[in-house]
Amino acid sequence: MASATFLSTLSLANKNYLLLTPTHAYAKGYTNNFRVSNLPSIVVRKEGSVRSQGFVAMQEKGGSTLSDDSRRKTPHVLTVAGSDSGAGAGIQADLKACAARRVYCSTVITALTAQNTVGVQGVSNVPEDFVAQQLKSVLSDMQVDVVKTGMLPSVGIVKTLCKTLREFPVHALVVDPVMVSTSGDVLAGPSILSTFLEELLPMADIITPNLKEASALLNGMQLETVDDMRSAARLLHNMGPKNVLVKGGDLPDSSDAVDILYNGHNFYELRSPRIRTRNSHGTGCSLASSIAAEVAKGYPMLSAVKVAKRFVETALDYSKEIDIGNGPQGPFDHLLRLKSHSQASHRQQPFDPSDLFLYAVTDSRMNKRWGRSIIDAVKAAIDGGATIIQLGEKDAETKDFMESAKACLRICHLHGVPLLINDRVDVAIACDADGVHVGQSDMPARVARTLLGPEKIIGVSCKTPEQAEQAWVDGADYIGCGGVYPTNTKENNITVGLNGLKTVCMASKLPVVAIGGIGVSNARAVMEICASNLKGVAVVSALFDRECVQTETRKLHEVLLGSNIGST
Ligand SMILES: Nc1ncnc2c1ncn2[C@@H]1O[C@H](COP(=O)(O)OP(=O)(O)O)[C@@H](O)[C@H]1O
Ligand SMILES: Cc1ncc(COP(=O)(O)O)c(N)n1
Ligand SMILES: [Mg+2]
Repeated sequence: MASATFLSTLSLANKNYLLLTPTHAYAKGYTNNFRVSNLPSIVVRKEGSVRSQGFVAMQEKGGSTLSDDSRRKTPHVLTVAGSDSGAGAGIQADLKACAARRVYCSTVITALTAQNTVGVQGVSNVPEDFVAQQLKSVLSDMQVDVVKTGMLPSVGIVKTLCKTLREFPVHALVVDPVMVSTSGDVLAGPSILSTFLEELLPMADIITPNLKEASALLNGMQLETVDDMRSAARLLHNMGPKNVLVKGGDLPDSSDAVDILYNGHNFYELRSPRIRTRNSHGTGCSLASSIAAEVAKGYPMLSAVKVAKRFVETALDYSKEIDIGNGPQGPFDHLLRLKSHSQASHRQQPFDPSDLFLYAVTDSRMNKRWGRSIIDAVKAAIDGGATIIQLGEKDAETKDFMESAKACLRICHLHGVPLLINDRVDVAIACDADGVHVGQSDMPARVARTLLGPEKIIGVSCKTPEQAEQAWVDGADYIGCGGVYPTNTKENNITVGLNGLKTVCMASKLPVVAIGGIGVSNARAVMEICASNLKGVAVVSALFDRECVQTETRKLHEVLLGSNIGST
């Protein structure tokens, strides 16, 4: 949109950097050829004054950059669109799509709509000068990479936008020429058409009309086939945008969802299976925001469109059973999270440290040796009084492990017993287990927490006060401390003994479960160290390397009940 103005050059570590303002740095073309680093602390003299903020250093790709990855600029999309009270389309869809695509999204609201799954009941435009004020607030300060537009309900608002964009150029402009909602309600009348055509379209890097919008922009041209879509894309491209994506979500009699992308040289026919769903309100907004998000990350347009289309398709497929509203078109779930909560038979309870009381850890080799399935082992442990289960199926094939984990989860939840997975965070996520237990050489607890979210249970094996402190800092819920006694389960495992256990308990801010060589004969001795945060014992062989798991569990349960564990 504007050519870059180099303010100065800088040499550091024998590399030359060009210094320019962020707006200029992101002006078209430059980010393709250069790697960009934010250098907020660099001081540049310009026209006698000292400027110390907001400069961007660029270095040719291939060379090393000044800053590491953690200092790369956060990709940022600004959406200029209308609010949908039903939150399926408009600003709300844009925010969710960008969040799902992991890009920051700011919002300039052009209109408020009273809208639900039935249709649009009311529209109130935001005054033009207040749209201008919002645009300036964001664009003057927040280093926007890509502007994406949706509902632009008046000529004045379109003109204001174009004027502000000339003042604050951004890397790319994605225009979704929203005119009529799928419910048939007018969101931007025909009066805006000429301003769209004359001012906005020529500034756009891509426009994304659906069939009705493409037809409206082309004077009512009939669009009924993929060939018609190609012709429309070519004609629209003549109006100035760099790329045109004609969306075929509403193409009659098509078993596929076909979109046509044209960049002035090549046509790309993008096809995906048509998802049979009522929940497709907001697909257009979400597609355009996702394209903007990918472009903001630095991807070329063709990849951005492909990824965005795949994202919409995945979200539609995932959201088929969502049941919100009584109208013909429902919203979908961008973050792919609603189903597991609304359809889960079991609602996760907050972690209760007293669940660590009798902690049964299964072992695939022992189960094999005794000829029992993992499911039978878990059932027997629960019947004997186990209060939490960890599946430690180290040698299992992933597919088998997942199947058994799901079956065990059903049994555990029937009895209100949490089920944790040893080490395999992927399996825990895939079968929606209650949490994971990780060792010092497994995935760090902090990473597991990021992947699992705030409500899942995370336990960490610790031998020292330092490890216990780290587990706390990393967001774990409990620690497992041991081996207290020598054990056959783990080779070359250093034992900490009762003294080591006590030291770790004293230091730990988290509840502790003791592990390693514990059974009916020595459980009492463990409990008698009398640390208030020692909540129970974790047991492998003493339960599972025995003929009758239920009997052994019951015996241990009695010993534990007779002790004062966790009662202080
Ligand atoms: N049922 C569906 N299954 C898969 N993809 C779809 C479906 N409906 C729409 N899409 C895709 O969603 C995007 C938005 O298309 P469309 O619904 O035509 O736009 P709009 O929401 O603006 O009317 C396009 O990529 C389209 O191919
Ligand atoms: C505020 C607002 N913006 C855009 C749309 C278009 O969305 P769709 O075409 O999916 O109905 C909408 N319904 N409401
Ligand atoms: Mg639609």
